[in-house]
Amino acid sequence: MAVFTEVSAEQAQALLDHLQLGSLSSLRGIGAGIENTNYFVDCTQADGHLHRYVLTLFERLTAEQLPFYLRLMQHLAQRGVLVPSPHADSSGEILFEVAGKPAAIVDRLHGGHQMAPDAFHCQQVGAMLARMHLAGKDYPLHQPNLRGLAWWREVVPQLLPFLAADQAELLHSELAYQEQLAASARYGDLPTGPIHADLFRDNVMFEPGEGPGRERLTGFFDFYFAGVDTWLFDIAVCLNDWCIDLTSGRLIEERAAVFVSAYESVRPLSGAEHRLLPALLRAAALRFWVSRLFDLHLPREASLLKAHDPSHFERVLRERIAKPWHALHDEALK
Ligand SMILES: Nc1ncnc2c1ncn2[C@@H]1O[C@H](COP(=O)(O)OP(=O)(O)OP(=O)(O)O)[C@@H](O)[C@H]1O
Ligand SMILES: N[C@@H](CCO)C(=O)O
Repeated sequence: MAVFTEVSAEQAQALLDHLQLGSLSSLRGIGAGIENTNYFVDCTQADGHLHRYVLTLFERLTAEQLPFYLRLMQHLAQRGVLVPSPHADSSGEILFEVAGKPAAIVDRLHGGHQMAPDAFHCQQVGAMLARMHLAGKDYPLHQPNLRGLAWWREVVPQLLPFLAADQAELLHSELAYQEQLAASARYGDLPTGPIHADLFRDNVMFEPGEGPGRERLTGFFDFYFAGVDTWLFDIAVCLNDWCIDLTSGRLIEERAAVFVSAYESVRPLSGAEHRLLPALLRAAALRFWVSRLFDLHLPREASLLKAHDPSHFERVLRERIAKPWHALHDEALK
């Protein structure tokens, strides 16, 4: 179970008192998650209603790094994007200390993950992603995507010795391709802003809606890989997780088209974005192939991570290279 740091009822109540969130009625450690300690916290407030929160103790990120993520969630929630908002004390502080760890309390989203999404799920995620990008435009804090090109450049040479010759060749050549892409004028034209950068199916919640098969999106969470990067990279990360055949890594084009057109119903893609989508789908596959290889072969000291299977993203990358996918027909790209 992923409770790395025990929190007592007294410690939880002390934070609730400080935030005037009411009296603790239940505190339960959350088993899922491999980065942080999370607890479900239910409280009864003066109005007699039960309110549900998530208390997170940050095991890896420091108090210096956390404001970028927590203020981003607050900024987006204030603009109507469905993300859990961190609770502030009377002086506006949102980062606290519990059991010696940096900690925050955020709203608990309703519902659960949808690990077998259909077009309707993708449509909702696509539209909310575009709203999130637009809402982040005036976010004042800045941090680069810490799992972007600079990081791949640093770790790829360390990974090569662990790989078979054909894998090493692919990793090496794809990094060279992405270096060239990042230096191109067209890439420089891509719009950028704060992105989630890890919006996989297990970082989104849905709750049952009206009628069968009509689950409603309740929010995005786990912003702890967020950073400033191209909006197109965020779209590509999503397409590579929400719109694929999980066995082969093949893109399910109909579902991907629904995702992109829902996104475009809120923010139409520029010409440069349309043209570079296939290249960014490769970048997004490379990103998770590299991070999974890194977690498998070079685990950090005192790391809490359990490595996911890297070969999945190797397959996805090979697929995206072999079958570039555009959301538009070739004619429209000319
Ligand atoms: N705001 C929230 N609302 C509802 N449930 C949440 C919320 N935050 C976390 N959870 C639940 O806690 C579980 C673990 O959270 P999360 O995935 O953020 O763990 P983590 O260890 O921080 O990160 P990782 O995904 O890298 O393992 C989630 O799967 C989800 O069920
Ligand atoms: N989404 C990542 C895990 C880190 O959040 C992966 O599947 O490799």
